[in-house]
Amino acid sequence: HNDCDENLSCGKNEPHIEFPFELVKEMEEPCTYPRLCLSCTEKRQTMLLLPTIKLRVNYIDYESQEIYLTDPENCYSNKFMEVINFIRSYHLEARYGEPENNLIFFNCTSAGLPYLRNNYMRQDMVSCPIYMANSFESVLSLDLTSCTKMFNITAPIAAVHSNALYLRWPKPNCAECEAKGKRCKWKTNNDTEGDIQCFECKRKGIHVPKSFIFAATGSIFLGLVVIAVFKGILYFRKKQEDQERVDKFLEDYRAEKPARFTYADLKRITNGFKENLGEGAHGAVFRGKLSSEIQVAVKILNNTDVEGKEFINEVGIMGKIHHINVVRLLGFCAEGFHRALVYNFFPNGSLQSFIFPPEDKDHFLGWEKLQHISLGIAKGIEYLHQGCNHPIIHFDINPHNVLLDDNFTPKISDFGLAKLCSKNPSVVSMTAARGTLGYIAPEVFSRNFGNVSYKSDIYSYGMLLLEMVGGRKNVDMSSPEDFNVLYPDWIHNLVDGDVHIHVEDEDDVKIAKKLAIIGLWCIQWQPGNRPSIKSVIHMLETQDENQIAVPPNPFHSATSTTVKGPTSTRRPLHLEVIEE
Ligand SMILES: Nc1ncnc2c1ncn2[C@@H]1O[C@H](COP(=O)(O)OP(=O)(O)OP(=O)(O)O)[C@@H](O)[C@H]1O
Repeated sequence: HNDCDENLSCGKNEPHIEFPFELVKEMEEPCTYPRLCLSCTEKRQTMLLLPTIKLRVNYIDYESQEIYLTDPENCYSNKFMEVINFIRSYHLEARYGEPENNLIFFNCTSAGLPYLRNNYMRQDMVSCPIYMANSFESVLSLDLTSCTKMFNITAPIAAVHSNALYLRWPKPNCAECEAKGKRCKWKTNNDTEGDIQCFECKRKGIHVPKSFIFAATGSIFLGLVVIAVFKGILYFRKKQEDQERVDKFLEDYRAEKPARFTYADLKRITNGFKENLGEGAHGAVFRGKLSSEIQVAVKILNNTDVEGKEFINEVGIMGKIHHINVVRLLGFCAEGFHRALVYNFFPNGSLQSFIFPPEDKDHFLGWEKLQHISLGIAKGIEYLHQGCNHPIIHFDINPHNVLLDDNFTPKISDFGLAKLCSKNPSVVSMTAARGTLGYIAPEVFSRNFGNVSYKSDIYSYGMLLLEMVGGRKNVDMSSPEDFNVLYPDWIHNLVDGDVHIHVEDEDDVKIAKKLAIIGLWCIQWQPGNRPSIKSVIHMLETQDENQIAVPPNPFHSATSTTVKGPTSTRRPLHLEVIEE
């Protein structure tokens, strides 16, 4: 042990030892005043060491400064003189008795221990032949008549009839020392004044120099500062890089060039591809945000069989295409096998979700708006066909590929995708089926009907117009083996004045008729009979519906109300390679 041991004791359930007591080895130097020495027995019992006797210490209460002692031999009277000396010299106080008590000692050796008969308290004093009594106790009542009186003494304690001795010690003055966070111990030399020595605990015996503690704390602090600075630099550098990227993007945006994004950028922009806008034949589309103002749609392409370099070239060309009615390509990603296109986001989605019959007043857009949309799409097609450095045939004009901005201005999308994506029929099957059944010009799936040209897009556009006028799907897909091309005859009735659709306003009837007539011209079987996109725009913009000649029935059967489509025997369809 050492003086600083906070849990010092002889064993479990034994009293805790601290100042003013100290633990010593029994055989060491004698313990003299003012030291209060305790030792441990082999059985781990705590003993108080007096010059010639030992008393068992059962309990120490440091609060009330009391120690409870018992005599291991159950015979205090034998050692009473030493106990009295101890109490006197250490200025102790006994719990029982007056400061001065008259005690009488009796020798009961020859009496054959008569007191055992009466007093149960003395039963444990069998081995104790000397009996002490308080002077006020009656010799008769104690049944000491057969004992011989030995002598009287005055003692600071009353006679002890049981084996218990409670003593209180005066508080030694350690307050000043404890206030300094130090400990007290009894002095072993007389170098300084007083009995008590104040000392500092050296815990666990390991001496840690203060300089070392300062150095260690300093290093930890310095380390933390370095880490914080490093993290700060990284954070600001990343912020700066992000800012530079946004600046670069905005520069490209203003210069109308598509920006190049990494896959990680796309992940960040789309917040981990959280909001899926839909799934097309070429891949999934996700909503994203480039800055607080610029919202984007990111199309992750699958089945791209285009090399990275080629992809970038193509996208570069697509990025130069700017027209109010064509979706603008803001950026792209070509990293490893990842290919993606980034467009402006249009909250209204595709035209497909706005096609409703006129009688559905809650959803129908209105004839004015339909005319505005038709004209916009036509202008977009005109730009693709004639306005760019590289004329573009879209091949897949349909309501899914027309997006609507906040003002319902149409934007043609998905141009160039046919070139960037695999033409594997199974991959484009949905588009192919929709296009084949509804929108794809006859010459695109069979050269027997003529050469593929810009007029193929006119056909698709015509079908789109008729679908808008009718407000329903242009093909009844329920019996694909024997599908009916429903519109043309129905539309012919409209053109002939037999208005089946619900049109209230006279002006609206005019718009409906005009759109229907233009639609019918556009879906003429022979590409040569279809108008150019320029004349479509001219008709839409300037001409009255009555000035436009009524087209012949495109399916050249004036009698039949339903015409068997030419593709029913040609499925599954496979798009032929078209020379670009
Ligand atoms: N720029 C965009 N802004 C808002 N929504 C978009 C945008 N681009 C696509 N979408 C939505 O994402 C969905 C999927 O579009 P995508 O163009 O991939 O497929 P599609 O045109 O429906 O089919 P396909 O690829 O066969 O032509 C569509 O429903 C469309 O409404």
